[in-house]
Amino acid sequence: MANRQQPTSMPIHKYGQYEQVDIPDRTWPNNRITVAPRWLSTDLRDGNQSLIDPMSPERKRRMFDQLVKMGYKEIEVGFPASGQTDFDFVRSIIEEPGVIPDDVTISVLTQAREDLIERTVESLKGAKRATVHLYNATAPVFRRVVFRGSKDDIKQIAVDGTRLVMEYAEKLLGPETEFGYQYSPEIFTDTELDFALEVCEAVMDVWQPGPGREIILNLPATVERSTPSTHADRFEWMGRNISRREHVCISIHPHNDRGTAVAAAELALMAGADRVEGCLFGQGERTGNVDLVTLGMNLFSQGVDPQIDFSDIDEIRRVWEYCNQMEVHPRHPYVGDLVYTSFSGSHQDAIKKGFDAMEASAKEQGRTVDDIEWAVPYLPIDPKDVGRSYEAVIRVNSQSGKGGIAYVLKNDHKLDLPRRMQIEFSKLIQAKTDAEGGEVTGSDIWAVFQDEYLPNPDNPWGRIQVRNNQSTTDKDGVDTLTVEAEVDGAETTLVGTGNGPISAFFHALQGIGIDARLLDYQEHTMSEGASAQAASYIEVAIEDKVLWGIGIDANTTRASLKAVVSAVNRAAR
Ligand SMILES: CC(=O)SCCNC(=O)CCNC(=O)[C@H](O)C(C)(C)COP(=O)(O)OP(=O)(O)OC[C@H]1O[C@@H](n2cnc3c(N)ncnc32)[C@H](O)[C@@H]1OP(=O)(O)O
Ligand SMILES: CC(C)C(=O)C(=O)O
Ligand SMILES: [Mg+2]
Repeated sequence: MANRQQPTSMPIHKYGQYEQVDIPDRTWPNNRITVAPRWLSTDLRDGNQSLIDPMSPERKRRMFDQLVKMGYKEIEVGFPASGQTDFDFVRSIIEEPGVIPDDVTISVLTQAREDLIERTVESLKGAKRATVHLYNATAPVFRRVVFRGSKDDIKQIAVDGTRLVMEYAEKLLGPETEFGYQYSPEIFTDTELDFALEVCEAVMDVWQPGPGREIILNLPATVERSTPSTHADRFEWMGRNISRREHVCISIHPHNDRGTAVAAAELALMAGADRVEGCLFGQGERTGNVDLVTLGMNLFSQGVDPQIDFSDIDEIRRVWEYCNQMEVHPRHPYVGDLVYTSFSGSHQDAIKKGFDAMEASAKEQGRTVDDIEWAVPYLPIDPKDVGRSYEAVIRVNSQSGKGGIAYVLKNDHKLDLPRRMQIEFSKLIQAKTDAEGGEVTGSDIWAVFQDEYLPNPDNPWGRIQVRNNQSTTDKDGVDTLTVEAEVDGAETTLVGTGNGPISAFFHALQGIGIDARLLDYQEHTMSEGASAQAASYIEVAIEDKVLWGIGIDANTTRASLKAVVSAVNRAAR
């Protein structure tokens, strides 16, 4: 097959290929994620440090409370040595009783500098569960450009930093604090694997992880540069080679520079990582941290409990938007305004059929739709599970088809139009979208439908308006129908006979010169109970026209007579 793409003049010579990992016997591709990992939200640190206007204490607190409410048990609450605001925030949540639940660990980040470490540890006084997170860059370009030191110098920064954290924790924190430690070799994904391992081992030699004394080794993709598969290879390699594995929590911290942070996180979990650090809706430096909502919801959509509550996703979004002073993109997975919406006809058709099939299948199994496996085309999850309604699932514009329009009528008005009537009505809506462009709302569709098929009390039109009717059946089963109606503006009594009320009505209409023939008839109830309404749909041939009418009434005979009138009036419109 020919590829007609042409070379560009883009400066590709400036970029090299990312180094692969030599691990031909990799096992991660065969693994599945069957349980949720440990999560850490770094919204209040990595997220916050990337904002044009970092969160005020009040906004930080709103975000903290939201994260707790959602179920996060590890929350990085700031960089207390960065300034008074972050320091005071950490103090405030520790000092105010009941703000940090007993099972939530807060963590704080620091560089490996003594003054910063002291201040950082000091901020944690009195906390029940607290972790200091220390980082230093280990990647070659940082060694050369930022620290201007050898590998040993850089390893020494990590070792000294770890020792200082331990010393200050010993000095400043009381026994009430369950103290933990986390170390990150910055841009792990750009650091030579054997050197990253060497630094982590040196840090562990100081911390001495063992039973009841874990260490978190957080291996960040500070800047995402590789494919998710190479990211996973690096994690499989670290998992195989790290010592004291059972006491090490291997954590991932993907950023999204290539737009593949979610995939990178998932493959790293398959490769054995235990814990994920990220931010809600992918907040964070540059293109952001990995999106914890997408990751959690991806698990949910596979039948794995994320152990985080996303059931009111719009509330989570509102709090997030308030705290970050940013908006979530309308296409953002699981939460954007448009992500459960289809405009295009074939999608709408499949969705409508999917909902109908779900209902039928639930009925067949004697269960409710909520208890059977979700299988609606184009909807990876049931929008209801995150607190969305079905209203936005189908929206109509010039790209839409009959299925979508029929869905709106069924969903909003309980009218289940027969297929050929759907085709007829969709042409009316298409004419409107072609003429006016843009979206046609549910109420626009209903207005067109009412005007076309149902007597519109605000703007009545048509030759016939039925007032009331009576019918009798003789011993041979022949129905005689009497209808009081307004015909062409005059009160008229129509009488006809037939083998049922509809054929009797057709007979009566012949008396005023209307020759109509029944082609199809369908009806359904619109609700349950004594006051239930029925909808009747009638397809008739009148002269050279074939068209549909609809009647809605609590009495099915009246509903069908109204449907005939609807069609007859339309024929003369
Ligand atoms: C990938 C990440 O997201 S890392 C997290 C980054 N987050 C932040 O930086 C937010 C909070 N930081 C801050 O507010 C400030 O950086 C502060 C207050 C902590 C420190 O500010 P300053 O003292 O002015 O220093 P600055 O940030 O410019 O630090 C640069 C110095 O620290 C050194 N340094 C940087 N990172 C580290 C580290 N992890 N460990 C040890 N030293 C480090 C640099 O080499 C440089 O040293 P030099 O001055 O001798 O050249
Ligand atoms: C501090 C570290 C973990 C970080 O945020 C990063 O490397 O992206
Ligand atoms: Mg980061």
